[in-house]
Amino acid sequence: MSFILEARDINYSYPATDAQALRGLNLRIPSGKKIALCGHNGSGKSTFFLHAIGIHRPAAGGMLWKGEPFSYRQDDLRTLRRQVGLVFQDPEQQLILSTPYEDVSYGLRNAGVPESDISLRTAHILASMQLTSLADKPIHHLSLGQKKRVALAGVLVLAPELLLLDEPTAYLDRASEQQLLAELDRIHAQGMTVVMATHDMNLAYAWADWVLVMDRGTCVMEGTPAEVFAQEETIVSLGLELPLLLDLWQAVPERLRRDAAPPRTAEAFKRFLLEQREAWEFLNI
Ligand SMILES: Nc1ncnc2c1ncn2[C@@H]1O[C@H](COP(=O)(O)OP(=O)(O)OP(=O)(O)O)[C@@H](O)[C@H]1O
Repeated sequence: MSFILEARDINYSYPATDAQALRGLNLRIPSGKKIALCGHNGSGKSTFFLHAIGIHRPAAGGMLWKGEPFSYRQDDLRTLRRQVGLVFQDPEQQLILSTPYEDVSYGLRNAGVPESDISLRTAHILASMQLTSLADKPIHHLSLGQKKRVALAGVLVLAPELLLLDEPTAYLDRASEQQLLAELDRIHAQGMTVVMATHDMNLAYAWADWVLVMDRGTCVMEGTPAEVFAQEETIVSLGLELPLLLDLWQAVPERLRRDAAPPRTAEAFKRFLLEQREAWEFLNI
């Protein structure tokens, strides 16, 4: 497995407080995967993201991009921020111009893209995010879900190799969440590594193919969703919940589960139950 980004032994405290936000953080982002970064409130996920784009600089330890230590020179940071895109949890922190079209094209202009390409690339990304009809609306008239899509479009238009999303599904309704996940799958299929910080263990279990868990400024678990969520006691002791599907799966008698892999989606679970009519009886449905 190769790693696109790594944090090695990082310590970091915010200037305003004495408390350490990151303490000896070792965290590796495997290339080409869909990664869920889990951890309770205050475990350091956003602080790690801010290190990943060089906004925060570690007090000790170092960040590596494809095995090379970060350089914090202005032009190297500009290059890094074209390769690593961060979508903030709150779109208000990200959107600075007054319409989606202006905001998305601003990033391209800033990155020195020729003016002739800007309108084409902006129109293309707005269309792929289903934002064309909103392109010239005032941003402050958009819903939160729409603003989140504009913020994502503004990052995607720069075609980063690594996409970091801080709680992208928070406050989205089910349809908007599904639309976002479909978009992320499409982007991932084109070769982008995608990391999503989330509190939603059901989503982490169903969506990710790699899971990282942070606790009090360190990374305490890494592995496939099956490996990580099999450690039920540790998950619960870290203040996280077991994915509902796994919880239900464990309620199915052992003799019915036999060697079957735990289902990742409700559909897969339903299929399994239909194949095992006895289980329906057990669940008394
Ligand atoms: N701007 C800041 N100033 C001072 N302390 C901060 C600041 N931002 C975060 N912290 C502290 O750093 C620690 C890590 O916070 P961080 O936001 O990185 O956690 P998180 O895992 O992203 O949390 P959440 O799930 O709530 O978004 C917390 O103790 C938090 O109080």
